[in-house]
Amino acid sequence: MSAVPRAVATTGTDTAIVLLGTGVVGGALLRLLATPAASTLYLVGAANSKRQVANARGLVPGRVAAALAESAAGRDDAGLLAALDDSGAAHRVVVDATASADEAARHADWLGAGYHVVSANKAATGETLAAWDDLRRAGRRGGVLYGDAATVGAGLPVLSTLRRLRDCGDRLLALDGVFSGSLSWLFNQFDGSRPFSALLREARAFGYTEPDPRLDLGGADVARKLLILARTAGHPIDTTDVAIESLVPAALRDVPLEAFLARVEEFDADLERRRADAAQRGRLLRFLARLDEHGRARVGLTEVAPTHPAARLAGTDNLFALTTHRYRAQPLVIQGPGAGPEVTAQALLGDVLALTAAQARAGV
Ligand SMILES: NC(=O)C1=CN([C@@H]2O[C@H](COP(=O)(O)OP(=O)(O)OC[C@H]3O[C@@H](n4cnc5c(N)ncnc54)[C@H](OP(=O)(O)O)[C@@H]3O)[C@@H](O)[C@H]2O)C=CC1
Ligand SMILES: N[C@@H](CC=O)C(=O)O
Repeated sequence: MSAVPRAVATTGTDTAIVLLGTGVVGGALLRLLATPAASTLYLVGAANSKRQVANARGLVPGRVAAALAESAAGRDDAGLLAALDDSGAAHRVVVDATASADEAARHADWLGAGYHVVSANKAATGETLAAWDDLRRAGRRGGVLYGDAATVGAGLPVLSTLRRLRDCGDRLLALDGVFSGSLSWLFNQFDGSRPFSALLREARAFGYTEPDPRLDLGGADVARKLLILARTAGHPIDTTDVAIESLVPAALRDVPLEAFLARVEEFDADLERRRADAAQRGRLLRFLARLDEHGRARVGLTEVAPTHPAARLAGTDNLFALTTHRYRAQPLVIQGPGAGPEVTAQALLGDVLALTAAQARAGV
């Protein structure tokens, strides 16, 4: 792997990053790292599930895929963290663009050891409340920051808005909307002209679904986002507080991913019946999330009227309606694409740049 022409070790003011995951989102981030917007960042390590490359003097983002394909180095996070340490950069950042629960479980350790973490992976902040609390404590202990913009709405300014409202003393009363880009796209297309399974294959090819689409179709991905939003707003709710409707047929829930992908036609009969029944009543199917004023949380498939805001979405649009103490007559609404490589990668880059700027302002 070649080094970039300039060394990081001598500047002391730059930001070194390692990238975990070079798939849909990680691949798009590699493309962004080659643009002028990322000129202050140095990529010193990258990994997929099986291989990694590292060079404390910097890697050329455009050559990472080829270098990984040729690399003999197996996976070992310690080697990547060593490249961050050896870089001499002022800010050391681990970017997690995997969906790995194992990597997510390490976020708190990295924070505690003084590495910033920027994540598209929701398995750290969107699972147990205990893990959420650990992350907060570890960040304080390490004096570092956690970038999570990509975990909800693929970078739409939802978490930042909630934090701003909370800083101003406002209080979230209820939360409603469509929090999944893939499910939004699927139900925006699903009009009976094509089977659900054909649409699902297409959504996967576009890179909208999770690596295992059962996370989307089973409601877990939406539930994670709801938990992240609620906790960010100051509601300490746990996984058991969310009622989840899964769309995955029982027979497909525990089979290996390849077997699942070969049998997605098993979604068709039930979903087509639900769609046709709803259509007879003049209604549409949408996968909605709701946290009400009593802290009750639910995610699931719901029939809505054509005038419902969720019925008027397009593409991968997400919709977040925030009812707060000061926005209670009418909710504050944030809407826009909620999945896709480029917007998500931009959210990761934005977090890395923002944490670097915040540290600089703090004189770190
Ligand atoms: N796609 C989207 O629109 C959005 C995705 N996200 C989140 O981004 C993350 C990545 O999604 P996406 O890019 O679509 O998924 P992909 O399946 O395309 O990519 C996942 C990548 O992670 C790698 N990987 C898996 N385990 C490890 C590991 N232990 N160490 C290093 N790399 C690993 C995979 O390696 P290998 O190639 O070897 O399998 C692959 O390169 C997910 O958490 C998802 O929720 C968030 C917002 C939007
Ligand atoms: N699979 C997710 C991707 C973004 O988080 C979704 O469909 O929203």
